[in-house]
Amino acid sequence: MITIKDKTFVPFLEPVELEKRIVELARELDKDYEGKNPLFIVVLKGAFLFAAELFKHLSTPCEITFVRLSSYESMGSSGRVKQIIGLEESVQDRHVVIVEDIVDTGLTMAQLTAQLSGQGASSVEIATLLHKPDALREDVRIRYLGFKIENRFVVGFGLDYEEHGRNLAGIHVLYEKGAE
Ligand SMILES: O=P(O)(O)OC[C@H]1O[C@H](OP(=O)(O)OP(=O)(O)O)[C@H](O)[C@@H]1O
Ligand SMILES: Nc1nc2[nH]cnc2c(=O)[nH]1
Repeated sequence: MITIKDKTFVPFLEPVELEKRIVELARELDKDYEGKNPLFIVVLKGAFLFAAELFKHLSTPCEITFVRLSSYESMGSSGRVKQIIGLEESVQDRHVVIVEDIVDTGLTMAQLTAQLSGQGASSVEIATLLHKPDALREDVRIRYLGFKIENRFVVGFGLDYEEHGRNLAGIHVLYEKGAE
């Protein structure tokens, strides 16, 4: 068990499990994007470690860029997506892959995919480490998925609880009595 601020978390996905699945995703992406010079858009802050691990194992020639979006406050969705750092590159006629740490309500991905398609991308796909199907409120299609998880709050491997816990090597889930 670990404590972050006023909350207790328990181990949920170990670093070796994460790495194994991320290597598989990199292989799938290599196969699908060969010769397409894809543009990967990493959604900060949460996706920084997933992206780093993914790109270490990806060999297809590609470009990598970053946006910073924020929708979650403490342990819940604010219902709004704030763009803190926008996209500098043109996506016109590009094959785009969004790299995200988690799809929860789907609000962030629904807005970003609509924006990129509207800007003339040839294709827009989502690669996310985690997804909570029971929390989804938007129509979001995920092409590359690490793990489907229950609708419980998680931290670690990039994900935070009030800006803490992003540096944990594995994913931890909020400890709720009776939920284990
Ligand atoms: O599917 P949704 O309900 O939109 O939630 C998913 C978003 O929430 C998290 O970002 P957050 O707003 O916490 O910002 P951060 O990545 O900087 O921590 C996560 O990184 C996703 O971008
Ligand atoms: N840290 C964290 N951020 C999120 N953003 C959307 N869902 C989550 C979650 O379960 N944990």
